[in-house]
Amino acid sequence: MAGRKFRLALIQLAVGASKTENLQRAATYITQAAKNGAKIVALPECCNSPYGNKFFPEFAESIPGESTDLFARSAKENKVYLIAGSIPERADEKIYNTCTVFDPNGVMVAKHRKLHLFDINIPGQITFEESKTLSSGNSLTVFDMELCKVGLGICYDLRFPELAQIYAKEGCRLIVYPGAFNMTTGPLHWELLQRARALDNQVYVATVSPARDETASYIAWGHSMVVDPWGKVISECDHKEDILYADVDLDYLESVREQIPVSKQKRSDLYKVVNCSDQ
Ligand SMILES: NC(=O)CCC(=O)C(=O)O
Repeated sequence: MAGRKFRLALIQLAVGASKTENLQRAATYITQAAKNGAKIVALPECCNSPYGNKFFPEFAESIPGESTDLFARSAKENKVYLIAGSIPERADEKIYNTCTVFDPNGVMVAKHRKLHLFDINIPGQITFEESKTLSSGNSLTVFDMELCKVGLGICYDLRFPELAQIYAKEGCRLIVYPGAFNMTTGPLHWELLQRARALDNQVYVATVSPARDETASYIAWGHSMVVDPWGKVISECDHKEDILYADVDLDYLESVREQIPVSKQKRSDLYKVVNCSDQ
Protein backbone atom coordinates (compact mmCIF):
# COMPACT_ATOMS: atom_id res chain seq x y z
CA MET A 1 0.00 0.00 0.00
CA ALA A 2 1.44 3.36 -1.11
CA GLY A 3 2.21 6.38 1.06
CA ARG A 4 1.61 6.63 4.76
CA LYS A 5 -1.07 3.99 4.88
CA PHE A 6 -1.05 0.42 6.10
CA ARG A 7 -3.62 -2.32 6.40
CA LEU A 8 -4.73 -3.62 9.77
CA ALA A 9 -6.56 -6.94 10.19
CA LEU A 10 -8.54 -7.93 13.28
CA ILE A 11 -9.30 -11.59 13.78
CA GLN A 12 -12.58 -12.12 15.62
CA LEU A 13 -11.69 -15.68 16.57
CA ALA A 14 -14.11 -18.36 17.76
CA VAL A 15 -12.30 -19.45 20.91
CA GLY A 16 -13.19 -22.85 22.37
CA ALA A 17 -12.07 -25.31 25.02
CA SER A 18 -9.04 -26.69 23.13
CA LYS A 19 -5.92 -24.54 23.33
CA THR A 20 -4.32 -26.39 20.41
CA GLU A 21 -7.34 -25.80 18.21
CA ASN A 22 -7.55 -22.12 19.19
CA LEU A 23 -3.91 -21.63 18.25
CA GLN A 24 -4.23 -23.51 14.95
CA ARG A 25 -7.26 -21.47 13.93
CA ALA A 26 -5.46 -18.26 14.83
CA ALA A 27 -2.46 -19.28 12.70
CA THR A 28 -4.68 -20.05 9.71
CA TYR A 29 -6.39 -16.67 9.93
CA ILE A 30 -3.10 -14.80 10.35
CA THR A 31 -1.90 -16.32 7.07
CA GLN A 32 -5.16 -15.36 5.36
CA ALA A 33 -4.92 -11.78 6.66
CA ALA A 34 -1.33 -11.44 5.45
CA LYS A 35 -2.32 -12.75 2.00
CA ASN A 36 -4.95 -10.01 1.92
CA GLY A 37 -2.34 -7.32 2.47
CA ALA A 38 -2.40 -6.81 6.24
CA LYS A 39 0.84 -5.42 7.70
CA ILE A 40 -0.42 -5.67 11.26
CA VAL A 41 -2.74 -8.38 12.55
CA ALA A 42 -4.45 -8.53 15.93
CA LEU A 43 -6.10 -11.35 17.88
CA PRO A 44 -8.71 -11.06 20.67
CA GLU A 45 -8.43 -11.01 24.45
CA CYS A 46 -8.00 -14.59 25.70
CA CYS A 47 -7.29 -15.97 22.25
CA ASN A 48 -5.98 -19.34 23.45
CA SER A 49 -8.45 -19.89 26.31
CA PRO A 50 -12.13 -19.38 27.05
CA TYR A 51 -12.67 -16.23 29.13
CA GLY A 52 -13.44 -16.99 32.79
CA ASN A 53 -11.86 -17.36 36.21
CA LYS A 54 -12.18 -21.14 36.09
CA PHE A 55 -10.16 -21.24 32.84
CA PHE A 56 -7.34 -18.79 33.59
CA PRO A 57 -5.32 -21.06 35.95
CA GLU A 58 -5.85 -24.12 33.71
CA PHE A 59 -4.74 -22.39 30.49
CA ALA A 60 -2.02 -20.19 32.00
CA GLU A 61 1.48 -20.66 30.64
CA SER A 62 4.81 -18.91 30.83
CA ILE A 63 6.18 -16.53 28.21
CA PRO A 64 7.96 -17.77 26.18
CA GLY A 65 5.78 -20.87 25.97
CA GLU A 66 3.62 -22.93 23.62
CA SER A 67 1.36 -20.05 22.56
CA THR A 68 3.96 -17.33 22.15
CA ASP A 69 6.23 -19.74 20.23
CA LEU A 70 3.43 -20.19 17.71
CA PHE A 71 2.77 -16.43 17.59
CA ALA A 72 6.46 -15.74 16.90
CA ARG A 73 6.57 -18.34 14.10
CA SER A 74 3.37 -17.07 12.60
CA ALA A 75 4.52 -13.42 12.58
CA LYS A 76 7.80 -14.43 10.95
CA GLU A 77 6.32 -16.77 8.33
CA ASN A 78 3.75 -14.18 7.30
CA LYS A 79 6.00 -11.11 7.68
CA VAL A 80 3.50 -9.18 9.79
CA TYR A 81 3.41 -7.37 13.08
CA LEU A 82 1.27 -9.57 15.29
CA ILE A 83 -0.59 -8.22 18.31
CA ALA A 84 -1.28 -11.60 19.80
CA GLY A 85 -4.50 -10.82 21.65
CA SER A 86 -3.98 -11.91 25.21
CA ILE A 87 -3.30 -15.14 27.04
CA PRO A 88 -3.31 -16.04 30.72
CA GLU A 89 0.38 -15.74 31.64
CA ARG A 90 1.92 -17.55 34.61
CA ALA A 91 4.81 -15.63 36.18
CA ASP A 92 6.08 -14.88 39.69
CA GLU A 93 3.49 -17.34 41.13
CA LYS A 94 0.76 -15.08 39.73
CA ILE A 95 -1.43 -15.05 36.64
CA TYR A 96 -1.64 -12.02 34.36
CA ASN A 97 -3.82 -11.27 31.35
CA THR A 98 -1.02 -10.55 28.88
CA CYS A 99 -0.74 -9.30 25.32
CA THR A 100 2.48 -9.97 23.43
CA VAL A 101 3.54 -8.35 20.16
CA PHE A 102 5.87 -9.86 17.53
CA ASP A 103 7.60 -8.08 14.66
CA PRO A 104 7.89 -9.53 11.12
CA ASN A 105 11.11 -11.32 12.18
CA GLY A 106 9.26 -13.12 14.95
CA VAL A 107 10.93 -11.07 17.69
CA MET A 108 8.80 -10.14 20.69
CA VAL A 109 8.77 -6.34 20.77
CA ALA A 110 6.18 -5.66 23.48
CA LYS A 111 4.40 -7.31 26.38
CA HIS A 112 1.40 -5.64 28.01
CA ARG A 113 -0.18 -6.98 31.19
CA LYS A 114 -3.77 -5.81 31.65
CA LEU A 115 -3.63 -2.81 33.96
CA HIS A 116 -7.22 -2.48 35.13
CA LEU A 117 -8.84 -5.70 36.28
CA PHE A 118 -12.47 -6.29 35.31
CA ASP A 119 -14.18 -6.29 38.71
CA ILE A 120 -17.79 -5.18 38.35
CA ASN A 121 -21.17 -5.92 39.87
CA ILE A 122 -24.37 -5.07 38.01
CA PRO A 123 -27.00 -6.83 40.15
CA GLY A 124 -29.15 -9.32 38.27
CA GLN A 125 -27.06 -8.94 35.14
CA ILE A 126 -23.36 -9.50 35.46
CA THR A 127 -20.85 -9.86 38.25
CA PHE A 128 -17.25 -10.54 37.38
CA GLU A 129 -14.11 -10.43 39.49
CA GLU A 130 -10.96 -10.95 37.50
CA SER A 131 -9.02 -10.17 40.66
CA LYS A 132 -10.09 -13.57 42.07
CA THR A 133 -7.49 -15.18 39.82
CA LEU A 134 -5.55 -12.45 38.02
CA SER A 135 -3.01 -9.82 39.03
CA SER A 136 -2.67 -6.51 37.27
CA GLY A 137 0.27 -5.24 35.27
CA ASN A 138 2.15 -2.14 36.27
CA SER A 139 3.32 -0.47 33.09
CA LEU A 140 2.01 1.20 29.99
CA THR A 141 3.04 -0.35 26.67
CA VAL A 142 3.97 1.24 23.38
CA PHE A 143 5.76 -0.26 20.40
CA ASP A 144 7.05 1.15 17.17
CA MET A 145 6.23 -0.33 13.79
CA GLU A 146 7.38 1.30 10.57
CA LEU A 147 5.35 4.47 10.09
CA CYS A 148 3.52 4.37 13.39
CA LYS A 149 3.77 4.09 17.16
CA VAL A 150 1.11 1.84 18.66
CA GLY A 151 -0.28 1.85 22.22
CA LEU A 152 -1.78 -1.22 23.86
CA GLY A 153 -4.58 -1.86 26.32
CA ILE A 154 -6.68 -4.91 27.15
CA CYS A 155 -10.47 -4.70 27.30
CA TYR A 156 -11.41 -2.98 30.59
CA ASP A 157 -8.33 -0.74 30.07
CA LEU A 158 -10.48 0.96 27.40
CA ARG A 159 -12.61 2.56 30.12
CA PHE A 160 -9.69 4.58 31.47
CA PRO A 161 -9.18 7.65 29.29
CA GLU A 162 -5.88 8.66 30.90
CA LEU A 163 -4.17 5.64 29.33
CA ALA A 164 -5.18 6.64 25.80
CA GLN A 165 -4.30 10.29 26.51
CA ILE A 166 -0.80 9.33 27.56
CA TYR A 167 -0.36 7.09 24.52
CA ALA A 168 -1.39 9.95 22.24
CA LYS A 169 0.94 12.30 24.09
CA GLU A 170 3.77 9.82 23.58
CA GLY A 171 3.16 9.84 19.82
CA CYS A 172 0.90 6.84 19.24
CA ARG A 173 -1.33 7.12 16.17
CA LEU A 174 -3.05 3.81 16.75
CA ILE A 175 -4.27 2.21 19.99
CA VAL A 176 -5.26 -1.44 19.96
CA TYR A 177 -7.39 -3.11 22.63
CA PRO A 178 -7.94 -6.86 22.43
CA GLY A 179 -11.16 -7.12 24.45
CA ALA A 180 -14.19 -9.20 25.30
CA PHE A 181 -17.09 -6.99 26.39
CA ASN A 182 -20.29 -8.78 27.38
CA MET A 183 -23.99 -8.77 26.53
CA THR A 184 -24.85 -6.25 29.28
CA THR A 185 -22.26 -3.53 28.70
CA GLY A 186 -21.41 -4.29 25.06
CA PRO A 187 -24.51 -2.87 23.35
CA LEU A 188 -24.11 0.68 24.71
CA HIS A 189 -20.54 1.02 25.91
CA TRP A 190 -18.24 -0.84 23.48
CA GLU A 191 -18.56 1.47 20.47
CA LEU A 192 -19.09 4.61 22.55
CA LEU A 193 -15.86 4.13 24.50
CA GLN A 194 -13.83 3.51 21.36
CA ARG A 195 -15.22 6.52 19.57
CA ALA A 196 -14.54 8.65 22.64
CA ARG A 197 -10.93 7.48 22.89
CA ALA A 198 -10.43 8.04 19.13
CA LEU A 199 -12.06 11.48 18.99
CA ASP A 200 -10.50 12.86 22.18
CA ASN A 201 -7.03 11.86 21.09
CA GLN A 202 -7.41 12.04 17.29
CA VAL A 203 -6.01 8.55 16.85
CA TYR A 204 -7.15 5.30 15.25
CA VAL A 205 -8.63 2.89 17.78
CA ALA A 206 -9.07 -0.83 17.11
CA THR A 207 -10.75 -3.42 19.30
CA VAL A 208 -10.67 -7.18 18.77
CA SER A 209 -13.20 -9.43 20.44
CA PRO A 210 -13.60 -13.19 20.40
CA ALA A 211 -16.62 -14.34 18.38
CA ARG A 212 -19.80 -14.80 20.41
CA ASP A 213 -20.44 -18.28 21.79
CA GLU A 214 -23.98 -18.45 23.20
CA THR A 215 -23.11 -21.64 25.10
CA ALA A 216 -20.13 -20.13 26.96
CA SER A 217 -20.24 -19.14 30.63
CA TYR A 218 -19.17 -15.62 29.57
CA ILE A 219 -20.84 -14.49 26.35
CA ALA A 220 -18.74 -12.00 24.40
CA TRP A 221 -20.38 -9.11 22.58
CA GLY A 222 -18.21 -9.43 19.44
CA HIS A 223 -18.40 -6.40 17.12
CA SER A 224 -14.66 -5.92 16.66
CA MET A 225 -14.16 -2.54 15.08
CA VAL A 226 -11.88 0.23 13.92
CA VAL A 227 -12.60 3.90 14.58
CA ASP A 228 -10.78 6.72 12.78
CA PRO A 229 -9.44 9.98 14.29
CA TRP A 230 -12.66 11.77 13.31
CA GLY A 231 -14.57 9.39 15.61
CA LYS A 232 -16.13 7.45 12.74
CA VAL A 233 -16.48 3.66 12.75
CA ILE A 234 -14.73 2.67 9.52
CA SER A 235 -14.93 -1.09 9.89
CA GLU A 236 -17.03 -3.39 12.06
CA CYS A 237 -18.19 -6.98 12.09
CA ASP A 238 -21.16 -8.58 13.83
CA HIS A 239 -20.74 -11.30 16.46
CA LYS A 240 -19.60 -14.24 14.31
CA GLU A 241 -16.08 -15.41 13.53
CA ASP A 242 -14.60 -13.11 10.90
CA ILE A 243 -11.58 -11.13 9.78
CA LEU A 244 -12.02 -7.40 9.67
CA TYR A 245 -9.78 -5.08 7.61
CA ALA A 246 -9.17 -1.35 7.80
CA ASP A 247 -6.60 0.98 6.30
CA VAL A 248 -4.83 3.24 8.77
CA ASP A 249 -4.11 6.49 6.91
CA LEU A 250 -1.61 8.69 8.73
CA ASP A 251 -2.01 11.62 6.32
CA TYR A 252 -5.72 11.63 7.05
CA LEU A 253 -4.93 11.59 10.78
CA GLU A 254 -2.65 14.62 10.38
CA SER A 255 -5.33 16.48 8.41
CA VAL A 256 -7.83 15.95 11.25
CA ARG A 257 -5.27 17.23 13.75
CA GLU A 258 -4.62 20.32 11.62
CA GLN A 259 -8.31 21.10 11.21
CA ILE A 260 -9.14 20.80 14.91
CA PRO A 261 -5.82 21.31 16.72
CA VAL A 262 -6.94 20.32 20.23
CA SER A 263 -3.61 18.78 21.21
CA LYS A 264 -1.91 22.16 20.70
CA GLN A 265 -4.70 23.99 22.50
CA LYS A 266 -4.56 22.10 25.79
CA ARG A 267 -4.32 24.33 28.86
CA SER A 268 -1.37 22.60 30.46
CA ASP A 269 -1.10 25.58 32.77
CA LEU A 270 -4.40 24.36 34.28
CA TYR A 271 -4.36 20.55 33.95
CA LYS A 272 -2.05 17.67 33.03
CA VAL A 273 -2.15 13.92 32.42
CA VAL A 274 1.19 12.36 33.33
CA ASN A 275 2.82 8.98 32.93
CA CYS A 276 4.01 8.36 36.50
CA SER A 277 6.83 6.10 35.33
CA ASP A 278 8.43 9.18 33.72
CA GLN A 279 8.69 10.93 37.08
N1 LIG B 1 -12.77 -8.61 29.77
C1 LIG B 1 -13.10 -7.42 30.18
O1 LIG B 1 -12.29 -6.66 30.67
C2 LIG B 1 -14.54 -7.06 30.01
C3 LIG B 1 -14.81 -5.58 30.14
C4 LIG B 1 -16.26 -5.27 29.97
O2 LIG B 1 -17.04 -6.07 29.53
C5 LIG B 1 -16.69 -3.93 30.34
O3 LIG B 1 -17.90 -3.68 30.29
O4 LIG B 1 -15.86 -3.09 30.70
